[in-house]
Amino acid sequence: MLRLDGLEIRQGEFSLSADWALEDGAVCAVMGPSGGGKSTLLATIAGFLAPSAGRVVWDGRDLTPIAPAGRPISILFQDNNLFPHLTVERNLALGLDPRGRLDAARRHAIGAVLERVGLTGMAARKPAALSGGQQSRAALARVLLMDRALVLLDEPFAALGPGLRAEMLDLAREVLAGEGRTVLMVSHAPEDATRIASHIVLVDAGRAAPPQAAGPLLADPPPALRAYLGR
Ligand SMILES: Nc1ncnc2c1ncn2[C@@H]1O[C@H](COP(=O)(O)OP(=O)(O)OP(=O)(O)O)[C@@H](O)[C@H]1O
Repeated sequence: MLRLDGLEIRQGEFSLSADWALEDGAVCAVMGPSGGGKSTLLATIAGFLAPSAGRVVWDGRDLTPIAPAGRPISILFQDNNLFPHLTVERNLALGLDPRGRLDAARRHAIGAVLERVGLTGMAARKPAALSGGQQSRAALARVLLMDRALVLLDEPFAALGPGLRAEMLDLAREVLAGEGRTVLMVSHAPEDATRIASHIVLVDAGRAAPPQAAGPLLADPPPALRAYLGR
């Protein structure tokens, strides 16, 4: 279980607090106005930013002193983070090993996740030879391969058109949450959250509010969320 224990984050004039837990297997949308601190919250959970107070705890273990690579977390950002000069297979191998070494077992594992995301037979291609949607699938395959319990998505599919984005969100939910991973997703598109989220964290006015069940919250949103949803 993810627990943010008295977390306080400062960046210059900006500050954000969070004190809550998120149940395992939740798909939690992080919503709120621009500049509210959604990306800052994810960066702190991931370990790229140190909090000024409090702790990030996973299954009772304090992650706060642990570097990003040592945390049970994988991250998918908008730009996909695929290396253009490497094949899909090599890009995925970097999710398994810092030097991207390949052996028969790794090739097999990579082939299996490529099949799960619908990229069978594309291991030898470089990212430029894939469509935007296929690049997103490859990046998602790497997250799957890393097999970390907590997945942070920061506008992962923002560059895709609405139809493709919806398809990718459904795939992400199926392959990530379907296996009991906990997912936290920042999106600027409320329809993304309404599509896949079980929970919502509202980040506004210096506070990341505790996760609430998405259905009831979206049916009767408080004023800050109502403004964000454009209702
Ligand atoms: N390095 C920094 N130094 C000082 N302030 C910063 C720094 N980085 C971000 N901020 C401020 O922190 C606040 C939160 O930014 P953040 O990017 O987390 O918001 P966000 O909710 O993700 O916004 P958006 O929806 O526009 O992406 C903003 O007011 C921003 O100006």
